[in-house]
Amino acid sequence: MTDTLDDLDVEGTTVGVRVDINSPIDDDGSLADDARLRAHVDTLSELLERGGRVAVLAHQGRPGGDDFVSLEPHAERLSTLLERPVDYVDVTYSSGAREAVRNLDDGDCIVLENTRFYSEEYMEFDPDAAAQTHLVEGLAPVLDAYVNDAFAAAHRSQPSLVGFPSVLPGYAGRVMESELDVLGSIEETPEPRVYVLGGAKVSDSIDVAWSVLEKGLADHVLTAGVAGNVFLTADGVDLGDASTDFIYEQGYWDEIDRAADLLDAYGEQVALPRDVAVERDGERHELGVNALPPADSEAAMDIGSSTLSYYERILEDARTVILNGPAGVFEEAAFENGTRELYNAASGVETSIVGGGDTASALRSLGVEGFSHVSTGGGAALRMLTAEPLPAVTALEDGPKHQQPADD
Ligand SMILES: Nc1ncnc2c1ncn2[C@@H]1O[C@H](COP(=O)(O)OP(=O)(O)OP(=O)(O)O)[C@@H](O)[C@H]1O
Ligand SMILES: O=C(O)[C@H](O)COP(=O)(O)O
Repeated sequence: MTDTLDDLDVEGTTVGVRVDINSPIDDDGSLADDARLRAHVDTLSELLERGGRVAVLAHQGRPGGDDFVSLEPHAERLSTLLERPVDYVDVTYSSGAREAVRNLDDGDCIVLENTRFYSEEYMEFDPDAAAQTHLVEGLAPVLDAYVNDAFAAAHRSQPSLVGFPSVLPGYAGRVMESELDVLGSIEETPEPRVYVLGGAKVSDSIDVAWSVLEKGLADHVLTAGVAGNVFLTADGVDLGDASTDFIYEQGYWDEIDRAADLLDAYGEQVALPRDVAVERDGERHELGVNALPPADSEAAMDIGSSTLSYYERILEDARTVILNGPAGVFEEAAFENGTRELYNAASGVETSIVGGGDTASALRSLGVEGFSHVSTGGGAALRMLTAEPLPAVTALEDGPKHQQPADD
């Protein structure tokens, strides 16, 4: 178990707080959604109210992407959310960054620049090597403690996630604590346990399916979204050119063989869509799998109503449901039905846990509520749902193994 903010004597302490405020960015560079910033308000407010001196560390986007931007808009928004000035510092570990951190008073907060503006932060290291990166050697000398609240990035072993806890006392923030509480005890949730795997990250979904079936964690796996299409193809269903080409284009051709192997091994526990929705004459049109393939241009964009009834029956007997990824192209009104109705059915299950950033935003836009837990994490939640350790959490648990680098 990791230490939490309850174990940290905060007053007068300079704390580096790693958060995950990686957010969608509008064309003009502003934040398109602040949900991930709001998630960290409790941790940051608590540290500031308890007299901490807070330096926020975070990444935004990936090098080369349109959303690979500075954290200035994030600092501005945090200032509004925390109802206090939050200064943005345009460097992360240089002498200027150290100076800004040294100048903090009790209750002050700054946001340091996007950690991924430095190439090391986009590489994976073991904690010992991460402790010797420029970021950690440059910034750790002016910090007294490290708080990791970035659950959504905890599946990465990047320096800001695994390096600091190797040289400083580390603590889980409130978001991290609550995510670990819920997702770290999947084995203890009541059975029957059903996993619903949709969305577009097919290899991840198949990894999860293999893992939870092998470990005996899942009574049933329900497939939907692009993952459902890949499983149908693996089962010998011809989805037509549009869906098949899409699977090719996304590089998921090998996944069809993996899905076929999974069906051979665990076919009775894996449920496949019984019908799909395509666009015909500008409208939603449902086709049973026996009526496939559709016309060449018609792609399977959602699960149909027979699939919904079939999956709802399985969910009626479930006591735990774990969901990741939408059931269809929920962004288009004609294809939101599968996601809305499937998630509505799932929200009535005794324990209902949702992971995935796109999934969380789908639920917000479709107005579906009532889950036991909606995770802030996509990849990190998926990894935890397979009961696999997260490198950033392991680094926190292991504690410091190296001396804190000296201040100059
Ligand atoms: N049948 C389908 N055909 C094409 N795209 C689909 C289909 N079903 C779902 N999608 C797409 O899948 C995308 C979401 O999948 P993704 O796996 O990224 O979700 P997520 O796990 O919740 O997100 P993340 O892991 O990024 O936080 C949506 O943009 C949706 O349009
Ligand atoms: O959005 C996420 O899933 C996290 O912020 C991690 O981002 P990454 O996939 O670019 O490492």
